[in-house]
Amino acid sequence: MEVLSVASEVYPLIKTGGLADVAGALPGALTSHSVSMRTLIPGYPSVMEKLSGGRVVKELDDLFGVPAKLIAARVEGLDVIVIDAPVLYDRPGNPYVSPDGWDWPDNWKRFAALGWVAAELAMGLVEGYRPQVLHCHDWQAGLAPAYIKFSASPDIKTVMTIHNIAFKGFFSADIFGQLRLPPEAFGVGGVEYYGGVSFLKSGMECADYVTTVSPNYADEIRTPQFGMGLEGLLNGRAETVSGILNGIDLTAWDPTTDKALAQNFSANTINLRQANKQAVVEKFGLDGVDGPLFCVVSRLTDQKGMDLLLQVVDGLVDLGGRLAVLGSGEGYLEDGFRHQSALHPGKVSIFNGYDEDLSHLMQGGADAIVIPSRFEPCGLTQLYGLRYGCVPVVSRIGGLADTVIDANPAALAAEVATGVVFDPNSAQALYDAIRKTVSLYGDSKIWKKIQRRGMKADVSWETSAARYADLYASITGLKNNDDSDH
Ligand SMILES: Nc1ncnc2c1ncn2[C@@H]1O[C@H](COP(=O)(O)OP(=O)(O)O[C@H]2O[C@H](CO)[C@@H](O)[C@H](O)[C@H]2O)[C@@H](O)[C@H]1O
Repeated sequence: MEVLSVASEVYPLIKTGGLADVAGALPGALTSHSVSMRTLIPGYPSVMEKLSGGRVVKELDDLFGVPAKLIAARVEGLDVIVIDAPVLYDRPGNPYVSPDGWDWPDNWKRFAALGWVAAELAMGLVEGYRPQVLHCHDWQAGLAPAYIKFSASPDIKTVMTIHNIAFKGFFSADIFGQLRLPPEAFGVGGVEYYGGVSFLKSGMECADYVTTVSPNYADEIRTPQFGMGLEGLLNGRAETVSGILNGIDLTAWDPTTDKALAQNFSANTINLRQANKQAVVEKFGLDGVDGPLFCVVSRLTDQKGMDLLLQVVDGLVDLGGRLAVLGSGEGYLEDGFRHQSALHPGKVSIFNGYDEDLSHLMQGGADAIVIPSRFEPCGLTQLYGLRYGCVPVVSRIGGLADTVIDANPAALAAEVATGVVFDPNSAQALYDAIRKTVSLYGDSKIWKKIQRRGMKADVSWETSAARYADLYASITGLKNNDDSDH
């Protein structure tokens, strides 16, 4: 089975968040299920830099008005097709915003081009290459299923995966005329959404199958609270919507070999983590290594509940905890953590930015990772936390609820607890969860058991890759030649 994955980021070529981790890990996880996956990705500067030895498989004179080359390459273990269109993608900043933080005004065109190339590839743009499934991720790839549906080859199968329903890729209706879609595509069965164009809605409407990244979130987004205006669409096609839980790349995230750690360790040598804790404490300018060290590795946004955490920082410090924050995002939250850090020198510290290696060190050294998200399609940092013995403290929503088992008396007695799970999603409940974590940490025997159990939890792609392979097989009617057990 040949699948073309379409994503705006893929680790390790370009990453701003969890989408990149998933798009980067899935192809490798699928190989043992007889699925060969290539990834179509825009040629941002960081992608072009890493590309070497690629082969131009197509030249386009007019990709939404600009010249482009499609380059096929094997890079960092991934088979990619890169859209080398400098006018669209050779820009500073991250894939979506300029260095001063504003969305690029032609984002609609940059990602319409991504979807259009994906659809054309599926329809035979490059001789000898004919994927059976287009697997589209998030709004940036959301037009591809519409290009297929309104084409001469509507039978090509498409899957749309929602990593974040809040980002709809919404643009004014004015752009429709330039999308290269027939007039009938501007309607309920196409790209139209509240009078404008939504790339995400387009994908969710036009794809043969819609997935999201955890079973619980798949249920939640059918309700008005989490569906954010798309619950009606999802309920209308409930038979073809499901949640497939994310896994993590066990090679990139392996505490026994991770080069970003000051000291490697395993579930059997958990005491060695202390050297990493020391390294985190030093990096963040915090006091000593006694007492629980909480960390945050996150976009600093409302979604992630960072405003709730700001409300309980005083309490966390009073309980004897310290807090190291790695992240960037909304200005008022960055300022808020800077302010807390000034109020609590040696106890609270923020590294405002993005640092992949530091994120690994924090997971390997902090005692607990706090994730008080308001909604969380899956969440990866709690999975990294589990694998690295950094106990997750999470709100009971989305994929967080699917992956962390609360250390309540019954779960502790049954020896299944892997973290602390709280609800409702309020500052008070978060404070109570932090207090509970501090108390659990105080009993080193119980704490180590929780850590060890987390480190042994199955956070691999194995089960979920099999589910994606089965999904591709069922929508195409092609047999999945997979002889593994699932
Ligand atoms: N400042 C920083 N420095 C270094 N690394 C940083 C960082 N800030 C974040 N990261 C890293 O970025 C990733 C974020 O993962 P999340 O699961 O939180 O995804 P995100 O919300 O971006 O994406 C969406 O997609 C993913 C994938 O499906 C879903 O899990 C999630 O729920 C959904 O919101 C992790 O690898 C984390 O370590």
